[in-house]
Amino acid sequence: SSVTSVSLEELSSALNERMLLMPAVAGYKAQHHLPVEDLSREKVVIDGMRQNAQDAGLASDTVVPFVHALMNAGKAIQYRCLADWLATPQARVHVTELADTRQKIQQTDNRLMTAISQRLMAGSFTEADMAWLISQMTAPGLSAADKNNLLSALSRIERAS
Ligand SMILES: C=C(O[C@@H]1C=C(C(=O)O)C=C[C@H]1O)C(=O)O
Repeated sequence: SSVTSVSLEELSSALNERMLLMPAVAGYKAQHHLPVEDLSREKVVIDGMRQNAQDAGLASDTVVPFVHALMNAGKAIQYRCLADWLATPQARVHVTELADTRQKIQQTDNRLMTAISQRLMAGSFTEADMAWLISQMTAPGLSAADKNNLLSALSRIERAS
């Protein structure tokens, strides 16, 4: 149905937009000599996502592996950016405030939970959905394994009963 394809497109754009925000986060951290991994921020993201999931009618426990996969992919992109900037420091991006970028990340996370819940109202993800989603994950710096981990965690998300 059109609801299905609209929510799948929304899921895919929110996912890509989230990944495209990672170079700005990495650029800020490089400039301020901060590590990529920020566990206190990860706790905030997980708690926020659980709340978003619950508000969207999802079983919040089932989104946690997906959130970890999102953050792993986000960190992987950042490490790849940092590695690239060793050879071409002039290519380093962004003087964007971290708080502003994180606010944008939070908005994509909210959209993700809503779109996933909408899509699951029509039933589970199909093989065709998964193949389409993989083909649409075009943000630079994602490996095939990152994409597979994201989709396998996505397929474990359930609506609240
Ligand atoms: C994106 C960031 O970098 C890492 C990835 C996170 C994420 O994907 O949400 C959260 C915390 C960090 O470990 C960040 O610090 O905001």
